[in-house]
Amino acid sequence: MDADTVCLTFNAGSSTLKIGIFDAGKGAARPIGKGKIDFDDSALVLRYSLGDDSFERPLSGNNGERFAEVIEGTLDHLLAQLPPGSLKLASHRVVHGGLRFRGAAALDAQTICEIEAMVPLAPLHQPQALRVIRALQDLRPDMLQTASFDTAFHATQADLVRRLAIPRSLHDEGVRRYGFHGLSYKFIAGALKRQAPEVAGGKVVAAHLGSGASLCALQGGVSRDCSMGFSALDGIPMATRPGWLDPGALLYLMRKVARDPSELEHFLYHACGMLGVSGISGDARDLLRDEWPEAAQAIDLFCLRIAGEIGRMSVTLGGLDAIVFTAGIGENQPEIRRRVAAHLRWMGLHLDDGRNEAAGMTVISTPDSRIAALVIPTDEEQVIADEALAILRAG
Ligand SMILES: Nc1ncnc2c1ncn2[C@@H]1O[C@H](COP(=O)(O)OP(=O)(O)O)[C@@H](O)[C@H]1O
Ligand SMILES: CC(=O)OP(=O)(O)O
Ligand SMILES: [Mg+2]
Repeated sequence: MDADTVCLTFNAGSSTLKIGIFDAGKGAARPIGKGKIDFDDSALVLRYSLGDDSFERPLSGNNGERFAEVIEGTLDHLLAQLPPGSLKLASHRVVHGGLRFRGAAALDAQTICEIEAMVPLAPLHQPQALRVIRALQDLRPDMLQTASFDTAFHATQADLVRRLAIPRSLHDEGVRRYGFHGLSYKFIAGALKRQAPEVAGGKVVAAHLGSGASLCALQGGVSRDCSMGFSALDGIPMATRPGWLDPGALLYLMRKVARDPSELEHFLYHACGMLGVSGISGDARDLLRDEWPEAAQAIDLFCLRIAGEIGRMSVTLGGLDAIVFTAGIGENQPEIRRRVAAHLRWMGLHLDDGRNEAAGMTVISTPDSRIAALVIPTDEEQVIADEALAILRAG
């Protein structure tokens, strides 16, 4: 490993911390390794690869009050494999940038404070990122840290699309649709330009289907709409989140089910979605394997609602040229792609079954399909590293 400028990226989810290791010396940020800590594991382990080598290192600490120890151990392990003095930059995925951040930002006391103020807008995601930022700040006070925001890519949406039908004063104070998974959609917009230029300039719906899931309407690579609006609970059903709910159902839940707002919050983030509908699992892999009708129904609901959102987004775009599937489910589950596409046959979307089933295909629609369907693996880490490097070099 001969990199003299290394950038680490941190993508803090509710139960995992994904780490990217990039050579940021010359030209574009180049991935040289990646790692992951899974907080659902009974004993914490840092699993990472660097170049051709793979490592598994036990970690002390926990996902609670001893979180700083986890970061300290992680940094110690990584630094042991990197050239001395090469770590120059740590960059973070921060889910909510609110009205304040329309692009990536260097982190200092002021920006961290502003990110902290948005915790109520993304209670599941924002605190995790902040904990990593703070722990690194304590360990490496002089190192540049940057934040890349999920919401920033959606700043191009029209005012009308961003409005909820509530009094204007609330919109003005920030109760509006923001959109999420923007780092993933920024990557997809760039990948489309490289891999499918004939599609990239058109009207495209990208479907980021992971454990959190959303769709984004893109026109010429620019965000025009997103299925997630004010919060990461909105839009389509997810592994454990419901997607849009009738606000009347929320009122009912507040009165009859939850004892207080934090219990309702926990219920909405962790007990709904495909887990809630199936009563079995939130993981689409488990549900596709399972024979219970509840499992099949959860998948059917997921697919129907994805197709419904694609219909809504076609209205925002005034047409539809292509659909892009991405993230864990979108990239790896042909059965889900098949079922979503089946709902859209009437619009002129026809999958090539062979291409859909085969691994590694980009175009999975038939040549005469009016709407093209593509699979493009996303890479949020690359976008975080690229944005961080731009800040470092602007210095
Ligand atoms: N190799 C795979 N094969 C099939 N399904 C997968 C695979 N990897 C991930 N998935 C699906 O993707 C989901 C997680 O997506 P991912 O994008 O990794 O999630 P996260 O939102 O945690 O970043 C899992 O619940 C699983 O259903
Ligand atoms: C915004 C969001 O839902 O993110 P994730 O998919 O990482 O949970
Ligand atoms: Mg994700």
